[in-house]
Amino acid sequence: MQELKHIAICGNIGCGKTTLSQKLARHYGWEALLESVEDNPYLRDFYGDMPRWAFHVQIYFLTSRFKQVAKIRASKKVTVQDRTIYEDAYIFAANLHRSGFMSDRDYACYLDIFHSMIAFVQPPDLLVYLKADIPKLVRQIEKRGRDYEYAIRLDYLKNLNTHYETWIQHYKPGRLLVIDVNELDFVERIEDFSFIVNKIDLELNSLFNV
Ligand SMILES: Nc1ncnc2c1ncn2[C@@H]1O[C@H](COP(=O)(O)OP(=O)(O)OP(=O)(O)O)[C@@H](O)[C@H]1O
Repeated sequence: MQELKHIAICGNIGCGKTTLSQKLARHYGWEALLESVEDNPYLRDFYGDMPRWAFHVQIYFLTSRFKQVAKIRASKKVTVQDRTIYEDAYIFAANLHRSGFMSDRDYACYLDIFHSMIAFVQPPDLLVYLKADIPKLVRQIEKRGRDYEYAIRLDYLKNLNTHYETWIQHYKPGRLLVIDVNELDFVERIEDFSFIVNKIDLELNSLFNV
């Protein structure tokens, strides 16, 4: 039987990946590998002017996520990762290009780098997709109150959700668990967190020695 090493939580901005990753890490005794927004040198500028900073921010995210994957594989602990390298390329970069915020030549260059990297990337043992509709995402983005995220437009979130739906439908690299979080509050309601844990347990028990 396969040994569990890498769980990844994916989903649109504000769906709750970071919080869930932390809670799962605490519950299972896993290591949580989170996305650090404070250290990101481009994010604030990117939200202020997407066409100007799209390529820079994507290169930054791609590199940092590639380093994360290497770290996960080298670690002896089970790691829960907050967002995957696939989302950078298939959701964010693809959406910026489609929306006209990233030029054809920048996107071609980005994809070239991504495809060179992806040959060295192993997929997570289990990918958990937190599916959320726009009103839920907006509420959670407002609740956490990062000033630069006020610039996020509804159509940006909607387009990202459309990319997520397509990507998830065709996701093949590994095991996938989809959880609709629209009606869940896994921070305030212990039964909602247990509901998620039960679903993950079912996947893990059938797949791994845990
Ligand atoms: N490849 C990317 N391109 C553009 N923006 C990105 C990319 N990856 C992450 N981001 C942005 O970086 C920030 C990351 O914040 P955070 O780690 O809190 O995750 P989140 O996606 O916002 O949400 P949550 O943890 O609530 O699910 C968000 O504003 C997110 O949109």
